Amino acid sequence: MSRSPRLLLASSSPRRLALLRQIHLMPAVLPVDVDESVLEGEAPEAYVRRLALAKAQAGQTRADDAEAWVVAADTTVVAGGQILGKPTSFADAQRIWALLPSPDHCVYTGIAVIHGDHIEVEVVSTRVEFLLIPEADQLAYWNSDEPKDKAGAYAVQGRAAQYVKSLHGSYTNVVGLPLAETVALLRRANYPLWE
Ligand SMILES: Cc1cn([C@H]2C[C@H](O)[C@@H](COP(=O)(O)OP(=O)(O)OP(=O)(O)O)O2)c(=O)[nH]c1=O
Repeated sequence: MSRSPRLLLASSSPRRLALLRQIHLMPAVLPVDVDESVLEGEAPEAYVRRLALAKAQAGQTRADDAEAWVVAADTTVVAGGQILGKPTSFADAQRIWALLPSPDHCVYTGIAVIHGDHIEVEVVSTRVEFLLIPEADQLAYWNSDEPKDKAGAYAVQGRAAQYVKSLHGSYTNVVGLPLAETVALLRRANYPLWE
């Protein structure tokens, strides 16, 4: 299938690319690197919005095509009042897993679409009821590598599906790119979706 016209995904996440490909959008991919530190007192919505925009802007700056539609996103997990990023070690993952079923947590994704000076940004949240990962499973799950590069130290699309009791909202949001909202932003930015 040929590449979608002038669509650029500013991300190194294979999940985001796979989600766009699922709906037959075939972006060029440009990994970007932005500082993901949380600002003092920053709310989760503000945090993912800021990072999604920063990633899209970094993508636009580095793009060969100044007329490209640039898509970027940032996903974070919030539990027990804390913004939980990616785990830095097994012990850190265990700390995060203990917070996930309290009795639920929220996954937030900021999405940004930029085309020229047209900017669209939105935040989507999904509530997830998550079980305590049995202690006997924890090391094996860590060693599967699935939790290591994921916000909240789990991937709903992989082995962790067995710990997800219910999910309220967008499933693709939890995986890293809420598709209905992303397409809505592309539409608002006049992206030629069916070309
Ligand atoms: C909660 C959860 C997160 N994730 C992933 C989505 C994101 O890729 C990652 C959160 O990290 P992000 O910083 O949002 O994204 P990234 O570093 O993977 O990629 P980039 O910044 O280059 O776009 O966690 C899952 O794949 N499944 C899940 O169930």
